[in-house]
Amino acid sequence: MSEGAPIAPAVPAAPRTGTVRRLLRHPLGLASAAVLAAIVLAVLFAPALSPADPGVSSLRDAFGGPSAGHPLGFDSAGRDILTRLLYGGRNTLGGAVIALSVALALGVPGGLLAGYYGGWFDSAASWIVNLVMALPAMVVLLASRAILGPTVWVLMVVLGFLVTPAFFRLVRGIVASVRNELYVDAAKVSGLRDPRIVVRHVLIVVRAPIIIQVALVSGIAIGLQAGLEFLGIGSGDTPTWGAMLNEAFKNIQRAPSLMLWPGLALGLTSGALVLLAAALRDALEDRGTAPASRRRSRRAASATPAIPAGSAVSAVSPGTGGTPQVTNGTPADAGERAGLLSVRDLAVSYVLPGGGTREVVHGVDLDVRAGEIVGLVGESGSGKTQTAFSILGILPEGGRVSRGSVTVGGEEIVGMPERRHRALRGSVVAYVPQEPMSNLDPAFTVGSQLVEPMRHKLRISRAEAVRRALDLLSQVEIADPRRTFDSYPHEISGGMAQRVLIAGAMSCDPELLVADEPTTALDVMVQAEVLGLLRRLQRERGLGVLLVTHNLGVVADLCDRVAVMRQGRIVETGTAEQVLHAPRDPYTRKLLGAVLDDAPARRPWQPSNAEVV
Ligand SMILES: Nc1ncnc2c1ncn2[C@@H]1O[C@H](COP(=O)(O)OP(=O)(O)OP(=O)(O)O)[C@@H](O)[C@H]1O
Repeated sequence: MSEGAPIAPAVPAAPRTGTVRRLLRHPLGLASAAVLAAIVLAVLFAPALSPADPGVSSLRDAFGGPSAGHPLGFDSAGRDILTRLLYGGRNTLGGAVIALSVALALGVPGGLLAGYYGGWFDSAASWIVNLVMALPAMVVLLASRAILGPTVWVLMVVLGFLVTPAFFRLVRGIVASVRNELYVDAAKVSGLRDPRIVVRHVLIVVRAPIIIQVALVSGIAIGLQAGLEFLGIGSGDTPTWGAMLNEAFKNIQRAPSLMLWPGLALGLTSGALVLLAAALRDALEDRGTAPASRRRSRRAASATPAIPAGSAVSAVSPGTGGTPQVTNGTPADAGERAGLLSVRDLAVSYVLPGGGTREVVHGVDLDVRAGEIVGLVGESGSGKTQTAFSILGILPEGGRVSRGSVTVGGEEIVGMPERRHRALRGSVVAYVPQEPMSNLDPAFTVGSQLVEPMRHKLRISRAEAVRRALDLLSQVEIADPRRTFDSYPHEISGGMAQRVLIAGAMSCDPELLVADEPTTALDVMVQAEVLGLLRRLQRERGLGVLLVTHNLGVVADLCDRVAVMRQGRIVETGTAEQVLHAPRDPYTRKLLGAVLDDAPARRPWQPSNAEVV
């Protein structure tokens, strides 16, 4: 990557149900999977498909051309080429499977243990892995052949040892970064045992990269094995594609076409594996939600009854389990949908590890119009972030919009293909996250992290993107834009980092901003400055803002309307003034009651009698 990673919330990419379907919808994925399937089936059914016995040779037929019974002709020893190709494929692919099994069996558990526990095991295992990596593979294989004999299977086991670092390092790196995630800590604190945490929280993160690595390493193993056989290091009597190449090379002057078939088989298999790995990566990263048609039918079955405009009656949203939603005559309540953001009957569900699902957001209705700031408030765990993530299409692994409709700029995004949704993010809807520092990549300067998405999204030159980035930095009231542009994230303060993220969010002129607790990580003074900045930008640009917060002071200060969430449901919506001054729902009243502003101040500390000397 020549530029920094784009400023965007880190979203884990991981496998989801439907990966195979997505893979097969990918043209490269379908083509490579079809080629590999054809090759595997052909070599598996070699005895049925082969016109001759692999060991039979007839010197009379040496270098014989294709004929009806022998479509690929004969090699220098008068053996049928198609037969040797099919049986050779068995041995070549079988060898790769052996090497891969050894590498997976050693590399994955080793990487998991080293990454998760660290300590002496990590040091020792990493040392051994580094040693293995430093060994020249060909020399080791030659030495192994001399010591262990020429059997190709044994050499494949040795090859498995040699490619183990590919899996060990991959898994160890990912697990080491996941081990410090808050949810792993939470699982530990909740008393889960390590094996359960590893299986439930850690393995899930590494399985996608492992699948991709398997495809890549298979290609490498096949190539190395063919190289050995080509050099005549394998067991000469066993037909393999490498051995066929070796034999063809010896006769290249007389029959150059002999190189064609094993070369083609090797090229096709290795190419298909590499393309399959690329398609797998795309399929696993494609985080599209369930098809719209399915959701539409569910939605139709549970259509929200419209609530008359201006009414302040209680309505029961479908799927809410009967919790009344107190409304104060706002568009969302009236059933008419806002043009910028409109959420109807949104439900978010997570797949449980043991099967089944858990719904965490139940039938949320929400609207944000252009130029309006809507606060989404509620206690921790009430579903604010899940609602925001659904709008952005970045629900974490296992989560999906299980019901409802979300329109952004009039476009339905539920069920929208990920590619299309990605195009909306940044240019129509932008996101300001809670943790400014952890959303900036420490390896790149602020400037490069601002420039990259603009060049990509707006298709402008680097010079133009730099000019816009500097302009944006001054718009977010950074005193010395050039210096900040050239700084690395660790060189700027948290408040500046949040301004940079706001600049990043503004960079492609979005219409809607989703800000998830944008000031929580900042100190009080900086909070006020950042809120003032958001207000100014919103006014100047006519932005619609969905502000996720649990701070009612921020709501009072900034928001036009408020939606109060509790346990995955909106319990009250209305103008900020109505909700804050005349709350109708008991939960909103409780929430307001919990604000300490009106509580009597604690009396000054007095020494107790015992302490008075
Ligand atoms: N990855 C996940 N898997 C399963 N459940 C989840 C996941 N993430 C969140 N939840 C559940 O969804 C519910 C809503 O969480 P959400 O993060 O939206 O709350 P929140 O209102 O934003 O809270 P906070 O203010 O603390 O961020 C919670 O009960 C939480 O346990």
